[in-house]
Amino acid sequence: MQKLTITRPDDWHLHLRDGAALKAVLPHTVRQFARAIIMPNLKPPVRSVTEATAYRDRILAAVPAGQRFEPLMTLYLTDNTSPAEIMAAKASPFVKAVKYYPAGATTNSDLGVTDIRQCDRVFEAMEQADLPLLLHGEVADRGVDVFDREKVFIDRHLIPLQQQFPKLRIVLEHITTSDAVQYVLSADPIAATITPQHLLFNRNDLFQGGLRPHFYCLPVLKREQHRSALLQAATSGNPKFFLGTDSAPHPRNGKESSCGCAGCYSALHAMELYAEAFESAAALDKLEAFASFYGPDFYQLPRNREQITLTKTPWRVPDQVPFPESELVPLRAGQEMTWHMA
Ligand SMILES: NC(=O)N[C@@H](CC(=O)O)C(=O)O
Ligand SMILES: [Zn+2]
Ligand SMILES: [Zn+2]
Repeated sequence: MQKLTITRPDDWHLHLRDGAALKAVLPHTVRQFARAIIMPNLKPPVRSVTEATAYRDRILAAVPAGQRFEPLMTLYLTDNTSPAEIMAAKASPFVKAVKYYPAGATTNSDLGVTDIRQCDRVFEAMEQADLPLLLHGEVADRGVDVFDREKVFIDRHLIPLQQQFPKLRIVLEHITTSDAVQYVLSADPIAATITPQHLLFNRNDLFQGGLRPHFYCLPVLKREQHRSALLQAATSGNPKFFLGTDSAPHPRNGKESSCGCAGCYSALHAMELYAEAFESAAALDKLEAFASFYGPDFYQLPRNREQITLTKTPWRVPDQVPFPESELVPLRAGQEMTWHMA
């Protein structure tokens, strides 16, 4: 196949940051995607409907002239989130979900939840309101091996959560293991997003000839058997698995450091990366539903009507793209890609 025309996709997990960083990265997402679920882990985080509405306005103000993009907002769950805020979120036309970060698990998660069992009233309100819960599904427990943190989260927190709130709609974000695939397949109502890096790379890529900070994100890349389980899930045509890039911009000096930040930048070429992954599984025919149908279906939103076209045109990923006071190194910088989005 040389050319692929599909319904314009959406990104169901995206970090846009704020201010000058937002202005630098947003055009990349707008080029490819019609809508995105916007992560709330700003400094300080987006904790209320008022803050989410103001952040949405800043995003819309940064959309390049003449282009269209719809940010779908989320609230950052803390120990102090109230059921009243959940009701306000449900009443808002802009807020589509609530994001749970275990305190200390990832970038800007210090104000995340310290004990999930303290959130019962909020989860009850979300279940009633049918407002989805998005999970960074890792325990932050330093005693748990970093490669096991997703599986331990499922066993320790997710299974009890689903038993207690059986109607709460959940998205297990950026899944990285066959354990997560198995769990999502076995339970309801739960779906999962999958990033391009977890479909294309395994943990060997983190150490290929030296330490490769631009492959470092959380949850960290896993063994090949897990990558191949994710690719199988993404290309299976099961609507429980859909696109979420987790594109997470950090300046070069934040990544190339003695304590490098977690996050891969893929907004520049997300669809090209996914196309390559799907082609490797001989499943390009499954890309459209993964990228453009199952996400809106889960969020109970209409599917997009416009189309995009990808062609087989080799091109080289730039070594870096502009970013305030530094630069941004995209995933696979300097390497050749096979697919190109016009
Ligand atoms: N994925 C990452 O490695 N980083 C994300 C946070 C997150 O999604 O966990 C970020 O905000 O930088
Ligand atoms: Zn995360
Ligand atoms: Zn993320």
